[in-house]
Amino acid sequence: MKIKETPLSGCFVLSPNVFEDERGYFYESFNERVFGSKTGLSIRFVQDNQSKSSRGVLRGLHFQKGVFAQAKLVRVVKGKVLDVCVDLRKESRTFGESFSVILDSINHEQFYVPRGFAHGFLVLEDDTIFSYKCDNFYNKESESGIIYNDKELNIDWIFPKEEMIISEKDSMLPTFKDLLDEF
Ligand SMILES: Cc1cn([C@H]2C[C@H](O)[C@@H](COP(=O)(O)OP(=O)(O)O[C@H]3O[C@@H](C)C(=O)[C@@H](O)[C@H]3O)O2)c(=O)[nH]c1=O
Repeated sequence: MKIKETPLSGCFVLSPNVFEDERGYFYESFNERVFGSKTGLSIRFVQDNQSKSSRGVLRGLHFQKGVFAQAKLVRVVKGKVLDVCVDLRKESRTFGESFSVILDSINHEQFYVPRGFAHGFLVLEDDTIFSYKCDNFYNKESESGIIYNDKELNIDWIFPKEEMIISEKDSMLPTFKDLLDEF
């Protein structure tokens, strides 16, 4: 597995070793020992999630508050996404900055998003299946998020607004500025 650092400290892009043969391919999608030795982190993932989405679906930007914060190891099983995270660590020199990466079922790349970040993704192909591991359980009461098109975050979502499908909940999320006291 190869690991690439990103401009946001603690966020990594991971490329697994993929073994291809006449049957198809094989790769280890998660190996605790390899993950630990490559990242230097000792993470205990406790929940796996999977979602399917149509082209144009945007999910995010989400995070859980306080002790319910989650680190996520995300990947695409089928299809393609633009995956985005935003640094919400107030003490970080990249506070408020975002990082984007294309994840798809051809490059098999995975993205590690630590606690203290908001996360979201735009689906670029129909029937995209997105899968991720979390190091903390879902807690409805601590769910929070930032509006995807926040002016200050200024994220380039690639698609025009008319082509995006966003849940009612996500289209009513507050701005980055509104939440400044919560980070
Ligand atoms: C996230 C989550 C949702 N749910 C339920 C709540 C709701 O009824 C239904 C759909 O939830 P949502 O609309 O929040 O699903 P979704 O918009 O896919 O939420 C996800 O978005 C991406 C960007 C993330 O980073 C994830 O952490 C998560 O927040 O599933 C769970 O039961 N467990 C979970 O862990």
